[in-house]
Amino acid sequence: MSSLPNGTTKALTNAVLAAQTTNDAAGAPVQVINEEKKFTPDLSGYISSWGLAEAGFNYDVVAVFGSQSTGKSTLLNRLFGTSFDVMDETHRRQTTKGIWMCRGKGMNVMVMDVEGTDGRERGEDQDFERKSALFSLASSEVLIVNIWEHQIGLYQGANMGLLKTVFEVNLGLFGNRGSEGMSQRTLLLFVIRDHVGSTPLANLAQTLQADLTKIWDSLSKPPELADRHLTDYFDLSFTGLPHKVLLPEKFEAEVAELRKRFLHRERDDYVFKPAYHKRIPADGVAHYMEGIWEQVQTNKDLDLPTQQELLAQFRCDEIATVALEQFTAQAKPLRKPIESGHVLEALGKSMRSWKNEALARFDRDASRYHQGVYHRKRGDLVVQLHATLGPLFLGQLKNLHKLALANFKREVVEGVKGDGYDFGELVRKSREKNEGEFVAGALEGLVEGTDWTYEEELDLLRQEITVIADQCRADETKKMINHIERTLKRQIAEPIELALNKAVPTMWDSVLRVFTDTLGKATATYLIKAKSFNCTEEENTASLNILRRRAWQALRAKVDEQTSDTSILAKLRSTFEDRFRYDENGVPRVWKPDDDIDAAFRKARDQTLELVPLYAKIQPVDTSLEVSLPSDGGDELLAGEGEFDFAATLVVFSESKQVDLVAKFRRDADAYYVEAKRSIVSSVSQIPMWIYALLVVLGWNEAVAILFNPIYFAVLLTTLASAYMIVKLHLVGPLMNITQAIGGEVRRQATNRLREHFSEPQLASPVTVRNRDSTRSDDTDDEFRVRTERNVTFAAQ
Ligand SMILES: Nc1nc2c(ncn2[C@@H]2O[C@H](COP(=O)(O)OP(=O)(O)OP(=O)(O)O)[C@@H](O)[C@H]2O)c(=O)[nH]1
Repeated sequence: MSSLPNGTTKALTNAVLAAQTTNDAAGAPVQVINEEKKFTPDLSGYISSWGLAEAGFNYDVVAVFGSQSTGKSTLLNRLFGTSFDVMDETHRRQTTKGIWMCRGKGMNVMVMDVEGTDGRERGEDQDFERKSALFSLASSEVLIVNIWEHQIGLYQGANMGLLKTVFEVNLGLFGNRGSEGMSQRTLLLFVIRDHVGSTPLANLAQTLQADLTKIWDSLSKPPELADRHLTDYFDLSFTGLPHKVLLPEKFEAEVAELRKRFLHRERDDYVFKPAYHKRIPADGVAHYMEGIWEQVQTNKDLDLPTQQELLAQFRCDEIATVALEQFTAQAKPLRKPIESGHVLEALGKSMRSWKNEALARFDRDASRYHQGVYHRKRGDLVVQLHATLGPLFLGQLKNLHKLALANFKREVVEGVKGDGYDFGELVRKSREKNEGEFVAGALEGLVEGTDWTYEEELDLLRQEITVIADQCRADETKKMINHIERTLKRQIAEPIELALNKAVPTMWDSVLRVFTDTLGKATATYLIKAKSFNCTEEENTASLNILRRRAWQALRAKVDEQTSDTSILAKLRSTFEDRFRYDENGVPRVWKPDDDIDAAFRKARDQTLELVPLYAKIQPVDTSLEVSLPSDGGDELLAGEGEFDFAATLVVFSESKQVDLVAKFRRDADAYYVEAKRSIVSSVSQIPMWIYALLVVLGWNEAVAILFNPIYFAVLLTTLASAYMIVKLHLVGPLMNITQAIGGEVRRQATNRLREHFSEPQLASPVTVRNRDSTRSDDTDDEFRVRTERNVTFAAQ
């Protein structure tokens, strides 16, 4: 048997790992401790390759002790199916160096072949005997002591030295651990080789036992352990094997029988009793043994509980790391979608399942170790798991918050698009739904055992929803006010127009009555709708003030429209006309020369001018109809509605505007006056009846001449016939038009010629009179009339 060169250990390990041993195969042996007393770094890999890493406590460790070349390796190979090197018969020299280990074939057993230290080379390295005994006792359940039959009874023999070492070491390891130490028993299985049979096994066992007691008693024990017996720590068992060379078949049969004691749990003499187990989980064996050897090597006191605790810490950390790695790999893919704002379905379920999986993995492997360490490390792992999951939960909360807020906003905005919605109800329902969804999502994301809460985020969400709801409500209120305002404008337009067209002293009363009634209805409409908005008193007051102001402004706009220069002048003209051109019965007047046009004109004009001050200010006769609104500065809530001075809005025309209107109207009235005068002149210029009589007298001769002259008479008849035809064919109208057009043109041409010839002044039309009068504002009415009369007379001539 040879040790592995250092450089090749890794390569070998890999090769061995690659060729994973099946459960039934023995696997390759490994030199755990080499000649240089170095512990192999590959043991863990070998244990894995033997398929024992996952065995937990379901494995056993057995070591063999004995003199060199006493057939230990041979025995182990037979018993466990291992492949330890066996000495070549022809050389007879030591083959096993250090400590080797191999897995038993078809059994979860780690078999240790320990270098024999007695005999020729015992003096060379007595130190190793003690160390290997310590190492084997700390890790094995069963020590097979291989002994030749002929050596029994030889108290001074090499075996006895070895056994003394074993007892001393055991006392050091377990002696001072009280009942716990005694419960940690080890089986010493003495295999008596080349048992001839002449001395019965029982006698041999008795002799051996006596020797062992003698050795035990000879140990220098601390006073507190003085009364301890060998059997307090060891179980002893004895078996004999026939000579391998002389009785090979019997030897093989006995070995096979002995093998059964290692295999069959149900047997009473089953070797691996639970009490012997060192309770080191299989996956920690390599590390544990390494720690033990390190302590042994450095000659430090080997404190097994500390070693087990250290092992537990190391392994629990390793197991936690593996569990955490797998857990992190599961959680990692979700980090990105959460960071990019997605709400993940069933995140809590996934997180809980990853956590449980990780803890289950940890528990499965780590719970076999020192319980105190295991629980502490489990706590640490849970903290780490929660720390990894925490950001996911917080991210999910944030995303749920964002989603709820966006949904709320969308639902409210869409809800108010339709008709017949109840804003308050809409907000309440949407708030309830989205807050509910947030809470459900948050609850789903909670992981047991954490101190995570979602209340803070929920409070924040509630606040933000309230802000949005307030904003929407403000928008809706504005919309509603605008709608009410439009309706109000429509409703007041016609009645106000009618009232303003009826220029009576109570005109403003009618206007303001309409206004007040309509505003009253609008206010009532607002208040009904505002109820569902959950508006505060303050908001309602502000909105109503806005509504009143807007209504007033609408009224004022209508008044302005109806009192624009054109409209007001039209109204004045129409009033004047009614009074001047129509009599009391509403019949148009035909002025006669005897009529007192001047007086009628003055009366109508003055009455009309009285309307200007009436229109100039919004002032009802009935003071109870007066409206009063706060001006700017009176109400802070109306800020942003533009400048407003209520008193100023009552004034329709300023003083100067009134003067201007009066002047304009006077000019129009003057034109009517001129027109009236002219109508008298035209009636005066009619031809008197006596002229017609004179014409008959003077034209009698010509008439007789025509009647009695056949040619003239024929012409007359033709003319009459033509006239008859024209009448019959309805051509009078068209003929008249043509004649008038020709006549008009001839007259125009003639007039122009005459004007040119005489350079006579032209008759002023009412329009030109008006234009010229615009430069004569300070002329008195009488002067103007005298001049106008002169013009009219001239025109008549
Ligand atoms: N007489 C006798 N010889 C045996 C028996 N078993 C094995 N041998 C022989 O003893 C020699 C030593 O065998 P090993 O199995 O190598 O002995 P070992 O104790 O492992 O030797 P080291 O590892 O060098 O200490 C071999 O030549 C075997 O053939 C036995 O039961 N009786």
